[in-house]
Amino acid sequence: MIATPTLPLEPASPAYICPFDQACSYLEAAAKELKLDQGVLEILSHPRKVVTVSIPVKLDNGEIRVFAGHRVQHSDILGPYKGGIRYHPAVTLREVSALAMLMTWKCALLGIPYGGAKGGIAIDPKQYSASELERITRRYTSELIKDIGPSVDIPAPDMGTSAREMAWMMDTYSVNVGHAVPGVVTGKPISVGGSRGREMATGRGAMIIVREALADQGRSLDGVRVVIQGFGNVGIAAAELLHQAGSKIIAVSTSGGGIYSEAGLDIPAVKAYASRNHRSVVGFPDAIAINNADLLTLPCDVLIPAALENQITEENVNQIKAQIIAEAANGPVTLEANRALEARGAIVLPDILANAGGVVVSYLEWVQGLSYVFWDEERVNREMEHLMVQAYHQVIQQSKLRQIPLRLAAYTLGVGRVAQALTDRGLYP
Ligand SMILES: NC(=O)C1=CN([C@@H]2O[C@H](COP(=O)(O)OP(=O)(O)OC[C@H]3O[C@@H](n4cnc5c(N)ncnc54)[C@H](OP(=O)(O)O)[C@@H]3O)[C@@H](O)[C@H]2O)C=CC1
Ligand SMILES: O=C(O)CCC(=O)C(=O)O
Repeated sequence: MIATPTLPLEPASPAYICPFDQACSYLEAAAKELKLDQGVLEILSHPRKVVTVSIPVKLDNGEIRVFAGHRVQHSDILGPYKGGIRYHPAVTLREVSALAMLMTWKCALLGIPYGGAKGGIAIDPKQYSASELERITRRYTSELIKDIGPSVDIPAPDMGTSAREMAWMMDTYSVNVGHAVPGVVTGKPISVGGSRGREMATGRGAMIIVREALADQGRSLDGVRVVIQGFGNVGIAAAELLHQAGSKIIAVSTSGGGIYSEAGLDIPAVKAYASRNHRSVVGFPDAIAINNADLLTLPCDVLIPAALENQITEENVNQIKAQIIAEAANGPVTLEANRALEARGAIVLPDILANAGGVVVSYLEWVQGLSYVFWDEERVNREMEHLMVQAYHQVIQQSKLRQIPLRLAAYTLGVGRVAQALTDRGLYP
């Protein structure tokens, strides 16, 4: 057993499924499988640095409001800390700490030279104007100025943020240090050194992993019935690419509810509708309204949760009918639900593999920026696909070799590489 990490975690009710506890359980299982030294496990279970800042902001109406912002740097053993920034009302230090740890294993699994980090602000971005969000983002960046940098810690978009926030972060950092530093963030607009293909990258990566899993069953994307929870950056890209590949997307959702069509949704039309409708799919014509709980249990071949953690739990796992669950979101399946799905032979494509396309193209963006040479989208997609397919096959091979499920296989690869590097570097003094 690992000692409880010394984090200043918020109190939580007993019913709360703590993402950090879940992440530590997966780490522990991988450490057991790898017969890792207890001291190495202790080091890996503690984030290296935890920063919490107050973000005071004057709103457009003159009122002052103070938000809590976090950045958790889990590990820099393989390279600079890397991971997204989330703006969501449910952001907590527990959540950010879990997501930071996942980033460490994800980067190691994909073979990219980064450690893991995550940041977040507890805020509902839909409630604030663009200028308020800009002030919040700039203040958050200023508070973190000593903790981030192109060879230290490189933020990127996550839920509730996009290229726009990355441009504000890049500008604030650059003004503070006195010269332009595009490499301080990835997922930037192309105009300031962003990479072609980054916006679609996470959804594209998920599509690639689903395609490979189907190919292993002698099937293709053409004609498979897919349900996607979450229709934001990741969900839209996955839906568009799967739709183009001939899959039938029978249901998608946003936070207010979902839409369902047995004949398959016209995804370009749904995307156009959502962009006119405050990003919500609710009310889309030519489809049946469905709530988010029922959407998850629809009969389908592939279920892609692309929103929040803890969506498939002990409560609903027995109603899940999909045989393939691709975790485009981070942590959408709880530990207990994962166990139940694996026990009945469902294929759970774990988050640290299925949603790694985003950080892979972030890495390609960083490499392009450092070398001052920018690639066309075809090259970016090709390089990303190579790393994704390679990681998929490594996970399958590890699973067969050790006779373990895919998630544990992915974890043993990611954790094992970090543990090896830690040992080779010499344990932290
Ligand atoms: N962006 C990236 O590159 C990466 C993202 N991820 C993960 O993918 C997931 C989604 O991120 P991203 O697409 O960027 O986020 P976005 O903010 O772009 O989109 C999130 C989507 O999820 C919906 N949503 C929120 N809450 C719920 C809910 N309770 N039920 C159903 N839908 C809901 C939102 O609806 P609404 O607009 O109505 O709130 C929105 O459609 C997250 O887990 C993130 O960590 C992983 C790797 C990289
Ligand atoms: O692109 C990145 O650096 C990080 C993406 C991210 O936050 C994630 O993979 O969860």
